Amino acid sequence: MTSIMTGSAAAAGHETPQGPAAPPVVLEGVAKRFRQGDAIIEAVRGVSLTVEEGAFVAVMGASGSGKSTLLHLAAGLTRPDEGRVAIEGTDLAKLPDATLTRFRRRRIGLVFQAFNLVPTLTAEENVALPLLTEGRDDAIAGRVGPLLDRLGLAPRRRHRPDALSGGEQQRVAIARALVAEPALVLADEPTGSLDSATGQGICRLLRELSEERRRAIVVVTHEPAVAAWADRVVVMKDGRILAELRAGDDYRDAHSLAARYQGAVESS
Ligand SMILES: Nc1ncnc2c1ncn2[C@@H]1O[C@H](COP(=O)(O)OP(=O)(O)OP(=O)(O)O)[C@@H](O)[C@H]1O
Repeated sequence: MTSIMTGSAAAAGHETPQGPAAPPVVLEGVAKRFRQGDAIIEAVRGVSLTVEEGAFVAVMGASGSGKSTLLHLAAGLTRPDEGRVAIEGTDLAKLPDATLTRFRRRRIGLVFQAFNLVPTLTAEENVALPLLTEGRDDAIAGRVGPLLDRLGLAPRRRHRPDALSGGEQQRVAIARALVAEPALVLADEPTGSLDSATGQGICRLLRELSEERRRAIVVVTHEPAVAAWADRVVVMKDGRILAELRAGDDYRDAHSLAARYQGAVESS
């Protein structure tokens, strides 16, 4: 866990030939409402959040506080009623639906609690799928094998999901999320279906990937033991950001994070 204390949240100063790179995701005053019968639910209310390259951010909060909705807004799976979502400087509102879908496939990797692998395909076929969908067959040989190696899945590459453990299935899902080399990986309760030791292995892997590959990673979780791997923890309540906690200053491990999180929620 030492890397949490030393890990830098923001990769400031990354330059492209055009100048400083825009952050992987910027949310500005984003709001989302849902109708439930006669009631209007304000799931997310005026949230602003920037996640820099290489940052590992966790989103915590009680059930119904708006965490998944926030993640879906960042992924462009849901369009906001107010505010702006920009991925690497591209305003998602300016993209028509079909363009947004293609953009998402290229720039955003998604990981879910339920893995969502295709049951009839092998591990390597599942990982190759985003490249096939994009007509990037040329990239499959160079990317899928090395990624499976890196994630410790090489011996399992020809197995279908039902022959893999939960942790292996989630590693396949993470490989699939990374294969297009996205700017941003969004994970909704990625350890929710796993035992705690396997879940910690997945967290360690996400942490390493954020450091090695400079991906921005946002993880929604209920578990302090998962969030403690992050550089920053965003605490949500009733659709708003209640507090932001920083590794090293506000917490050093799952226990101190849980105490700080509880304190933030109780004092609100
Ligand atoms: N598609 C939808 N239609 C109607 N209401 C919705 C929809 N999606 C979310 N909501 C409502 O918006 C609020 C926020 O939901 P959201 O799923 O974002 O919360 P959450 O913090 O992720 O909860 P959990 O931890 O239980 O997954 C809840 O009141 C939920 O019932």
